[in-house]
This record gives sequence, C-alpha cells and structure tokens, in this order.
Amino acid sequence: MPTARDIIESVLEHPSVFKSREKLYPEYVPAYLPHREEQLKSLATYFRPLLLEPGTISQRVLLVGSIGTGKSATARRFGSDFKHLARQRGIKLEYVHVNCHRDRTLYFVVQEIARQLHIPIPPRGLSAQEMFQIILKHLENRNIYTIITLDEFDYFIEVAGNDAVYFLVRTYDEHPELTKRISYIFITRGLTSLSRLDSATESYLVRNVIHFKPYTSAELFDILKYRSSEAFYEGTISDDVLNYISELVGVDTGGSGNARLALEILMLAGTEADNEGSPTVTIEHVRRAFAKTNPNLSIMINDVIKHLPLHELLILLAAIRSLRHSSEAYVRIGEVEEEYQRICEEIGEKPRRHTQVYEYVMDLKKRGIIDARVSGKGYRGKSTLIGISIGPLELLEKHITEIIEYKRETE
Ligand SMILES: Nc1ncnc2c1ncn2[C@@H]1O[C@H](COP(=O)(O)OP(=O)(O)OP(=O)(O)O)[C@@H](O)[C@H]1O
Repeated sequence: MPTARDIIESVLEHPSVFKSREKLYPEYVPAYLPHREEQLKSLATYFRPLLLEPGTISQRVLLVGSIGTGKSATARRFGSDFKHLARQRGIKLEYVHVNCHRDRTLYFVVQEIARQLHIPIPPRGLSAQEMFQIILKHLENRNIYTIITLDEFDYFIEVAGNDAVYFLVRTYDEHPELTKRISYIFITRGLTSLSRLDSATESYLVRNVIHFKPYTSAELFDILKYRSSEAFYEGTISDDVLNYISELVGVDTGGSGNARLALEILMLAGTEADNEGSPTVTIEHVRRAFAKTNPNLSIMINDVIKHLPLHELLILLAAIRSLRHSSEAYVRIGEVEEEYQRICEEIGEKPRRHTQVYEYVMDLKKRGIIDARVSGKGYRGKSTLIGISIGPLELLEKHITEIIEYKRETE
C-alpha cells in the first residue's frame, strides 16, 4: 500500500500542463492588453499634462464597463508604465490602486492611500481629513505626484456618500493655491451610481469617460491565446480549446464578454487536465470547468431533463454520445440523428421523423441544455452544429440513461 508520503510525492512529481499557473490569477497584471489599445491611448492623452507641466492640473478620468472588461487591469498597467515613464523624465510619480469594495469609507480609503505611499500615520486619533492633510504635506515636501485609482467606486459612493466624494476629489477647488499633486482614475460598472451625487460633483466626474465594452469571442480568443502562452507549456492547449472557451463567453456568441470568467474557465480546465494526469487540455476539460463556474446551470439541466419526452431524451443521449465519440466541441446534427436512430434500434423504439427530431433539437436549445448553431468557418457546407457546454458528459450520459430507463418502465 502506498504511504501518505508516496501519494504526496506522486502528485508533486506529476507533470503539469501549467508552466506558470499564477500568471492566470486575477491579481497578475499582464504586460500586454489585447483590444485595450484605444483605452490605454485615451488614458495617456488625458494624463499627458502631468508629465508636460506637472502640478498645473489635477486630472480625473472615469473608466466605465461591465464585469471583467479589463478596467482594473488597464488602470494598473497604465499606472505602472506611466510611473516608469515619468521617472525617466525626472518626475517622481507614484501609482496607488485602492479597491473600494474592501475600503468603503473615507477613513479606510485615505488610510490605504497613505499605506501604499509609505507615509507613516499615527496609529490612533486622527480623522480622515487630518490624515489626508498629512498625505498632501508629504507629497509637497518630497515633490511627489500621484495617480490614485478608486476601483469599484460605486461602493464608495454608496457607503461614504456625497460629502466624502466631494472632499476627496475636489480638494484643489477648495485650495486653488496648492500644487496639484493628486490625480484620479475612478472605476465603475455603470453611470447610474453617480446619480446619487449632487449634480455638480457628478458632472465633475463624468467629464472624461473611457468606455470598456464586453469582449467578443474573437477578442477573447486573442486574450486567451496570449495569457495561455504565459501560463501553459507549449503544446498542452490547442486553439480549438481556446476558441471553445471564447465562444462560451464572447458577447457575440451568447456570453457575457467577461474576460475574468474566460480566464477562470481556462485555469479550471487546466486543473482538470492535471487532476486526470492528461498531458493536454481537452474540450471535455473545458465542459467540466464551465460547469464549475456555472453550478446553477447544471442544477437547472438536471432538473429540466426529468420532464422531457422520451424521444427528446433519446436525441439528447445521441448528442452526448456523438460528442464523446468525436472529442470535438460540436457535432453535426446529421451525426446526432444517425446515432439517435441507432439507439432507437437498440432499444426497439420507432425513431421520429427528421422534422420532429429538428424540433426536439430546437426545444433543447431553447431550454439552454444544448447549444445549436449554424456551421461557419472550418466546416464544409452549412449544417446545424450541436454542442453541450457542461460536463462531465460521462455523468450526464449516465443520468439521462437512468431517466430513459425509468420512463420506459413506467410509461
Ligand atoms: N485585454 C486583456 N488582455 C489580457 N487580460 C485581460 C484583458 N482584459 C481583462 N483581462 C484579465 O481579465 C481579468 C478581469 O479583468 P479586470 O479585473 O481588469 O476587469 P474589470 O473590468 O476591472 O472587472 P470588475 O468590474 O469585475 O472589477 C483579469 O485577470 C485581467 O488580467
């Protein structure tokens, strides 16, 4: 019997598809941000005066976009690169990134700014306003400029309120004599949260807005291609797999366009491959990963299939078997129909006609159980393609087979 140590060692020595898994963690800021070139260019344009005439302007820019559209990554990348470019020009500039989801009050935000700037603050007794004065003085004494990003700014508006926002972002309106050493980037998911502010502060914030649209599948493919080249060993993950993830998540192919989700699926799929000892990541690993990121979908499917008519279940079973057999993301409807006829023959059921089969396929699609699309690039001729996005298909097949048996016994 293997000892505990043997077991642990066998896992440790087991080769992995990952070369550098941490490159996929949300906190890692990649050097390249494909499809965010325009946003970076806009940021550089807005902040250029900080390098040309430092101290004359306190800039503020608002980044707006839905979840996982690269707002934080773009702000961090910009901040880090801009800091270095400023230093090359002899300007001391610091970049500070505060997450207002964690630090929601004025006190915590100011404390966090001081911490990141390494400004010692007496441990007790100071108000947020007093701490902020210490920060301003420190920057002045050391001739430092800063860009402060307030990420998830919606939370700050909600919890800290209008006066806190006013205090923070309009310092230089109150004290026009000061050298303008602080500029801001605000990040929000939408503009509605800003309507809680008084109209003067709101219009002050929305003057320079940069929009981040949800990613299309083609854009996600480029992102995943680049991120996987950093994180995975060469040859362990194919373009077909990356393409499949991109299509599951792309906004133009029915997903949310969220890069965070796409990267999570990529990482979980790699973990599935490792757990299985597989040298490559397969479509089936992606299905399992997708199911993990979407537990409600699995529950919903398991629930819905109990109530499907027998022949719709047989078609679903045929689709699963065809997909398992092909190991591709999609199979043609014709193959599924042939498999369905074979299953019917095996169990002595009279197969339904083609039009009925097609209707059942469309019903399965409408219920979100399968994905049916018209073939495009890479396929000869036009045909309906069928895919199933959650796995393991093996378990789904077992589950459906049981339901079919039960239905045939009781009906
Ligand atoms: N263009 C891109 N290239 C490479 N990686 C990207 C790109 N856009 C986003 N990412 C990655 O996707 C993940 C989510 O991005 P990010 O956190 O920047 O999104 P966000 O818009 O700030 O989302 P949220 O509103 O949830 O905070 C991060 O791991 C980030 O590195």
